[in-house]
Amino acid sequence: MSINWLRVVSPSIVKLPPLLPFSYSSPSSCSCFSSVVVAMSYDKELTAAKKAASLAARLCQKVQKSLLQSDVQSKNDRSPVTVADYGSQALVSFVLQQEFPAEFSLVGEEDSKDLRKDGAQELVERITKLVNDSLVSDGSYGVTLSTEDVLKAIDSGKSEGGSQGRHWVLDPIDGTKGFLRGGQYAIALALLDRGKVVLGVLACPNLPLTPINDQRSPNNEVGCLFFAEVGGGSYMQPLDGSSTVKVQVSGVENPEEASFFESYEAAHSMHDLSSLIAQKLGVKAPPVRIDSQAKYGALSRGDGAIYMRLPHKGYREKIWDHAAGCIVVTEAGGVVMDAAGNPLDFSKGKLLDLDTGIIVTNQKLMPVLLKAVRESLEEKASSL
Ligand SMILES: Nc1ncnc2c1ncn2[C@@H]1O[C@H](COP(=O)(O)OS(=O)(=O)O)[C@@H](OP(=O)(O)O)[C@H]1O
Ligand SMILES: [Mg+2]
Ligand SMILES: [Mg+2]
Ligand SMILES: [Mg+2]
Repeated sequence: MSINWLRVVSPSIVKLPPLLPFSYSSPSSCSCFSSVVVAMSYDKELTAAKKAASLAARLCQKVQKSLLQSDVQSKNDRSPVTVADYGSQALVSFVLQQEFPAEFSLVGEEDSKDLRKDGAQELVERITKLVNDSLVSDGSYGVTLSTEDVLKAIDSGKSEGGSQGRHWVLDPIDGTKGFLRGGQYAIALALLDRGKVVLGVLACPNLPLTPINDQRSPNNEVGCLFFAEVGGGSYMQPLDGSSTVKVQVSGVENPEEASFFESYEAAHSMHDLSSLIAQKLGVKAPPVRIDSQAKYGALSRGDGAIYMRLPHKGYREKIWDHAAGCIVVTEAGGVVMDAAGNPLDFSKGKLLDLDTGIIVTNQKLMPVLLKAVRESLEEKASSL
C-alpha cells in the first residue's frame, strides 16, 4: 500500500501504533469487558481469527466470480445459502480447531442438515474441493479433508454460546443476498469470553479501501480486513495483508452533516422509519444502503456517522450478525445500542434480546440519535 493511499483513505485514519501487550477496559457498549480490571490479551486468538477469515474471504471471492444459480440452496426460512457459506464455515471452523484444539466452541450460522439430504452429495463434494483448494494454497496444515470431515467441521458450529467460557461466533457470509447480487458481504468472526465480545474480525472482500461515496477517490481497490481486540483499538488492512492503519469513527457532531447507513434489503430494516428519524435529525445526505456488517466496518473508519437497523416486528437478531461489527465500531470510538439505549448483550445464547432495533454512531451524536429514534417509534406506534 502506498503512502498516497494512506493520505486519501480518510482523515479519521491514522498510522498504526504498536498493539498493547495487555488489554484494558474501554468505554464499551457491546458487552465488551467494562469493569476496571486488567483483562487478558487475546493476541493469539486474534492472529488465528484474521487468518481464518482471510482464507474464507479468498474462498468466497473465488465462488462469487463463478457463481451459478445451482450453487444456491434455500433454507427452511427461505433465506439463501450457497456453497461459499458452507465452505467458509467449514474452513474457519477447521482453522480454529487446528489452532485451539484444547478449547473449541463455535456458534455458527450454518449447519449440515440440508447437505446430508439425498441429492446433496455433489454439492458436498464441491464444497470439500473448495475447502481443500484453500488449505493447499495456504499450505499451513498439510491435510486433505474428506466430505465427512467437511460436514463435521460445519457442524462444529452448533454451540449455543452463553455467559460461561469462550465461544467463537461466526457468520461465514453475512449478507448472502448481497453476495449473490455481486454487492457487499462480510465474513464476520468474533470471540466471546464469559459473554463479552473480546475480539472481532470483519473481512469485506468487496469494500473499497478508500471511503465509499467519496467522489474524489477512484475506489478501484477493494478488499478490507477490519479487526479489533478489547481495549486495543480498531484497525484495517487490505485483504492482501499489506500495511495496517488504525481507524476511528467520524467525529461529526452536527447531525445535519452526518450521513447514515442502513440495510440494502428493505425487508431487513424499516426504511420509512429511518428516513423519518433522519428527517428529525436534519440529516441532509440520502441513506447509504449497503449489505452486511460491511456497514460496521465502513462506519468504524468514518465513511458515515450513523447506522440504523430497525427490523420489522417479530424479527429476532442473531449474535453472529453483530458481534464482530460491534467490537470493531466500539474500539474505533463508536457506540452500539438497542433502540431503548441499552448495550447489546451477547451472553444470552444465539439470539440478542433487544428492544426494537440497533443504532450505531459516535459518542457525541448518540443522545440526539436515541431521542429521535424514541420519538419516531412513539409516533409510529400512535399512528397505528
Ligand atoms: N427479516 C429480517 N430482518 C432483519 N434482518 C434479517 C431478516 N432476515 C434476515 N436478516 C439478517 O440480515 C442479515 C443481512 O444483513 P443486512 O440487512 O445488513 O444486509 S442486507 O441489506 O440484507 O444485504 C442476514 O445475514 P445473512 O443470512 O448472514 O446474510 C440475516 O441474518
Ligand atoms: Mg443467512
Ligand atoms: Mg448474517
Ligand atoms: Mg450468513
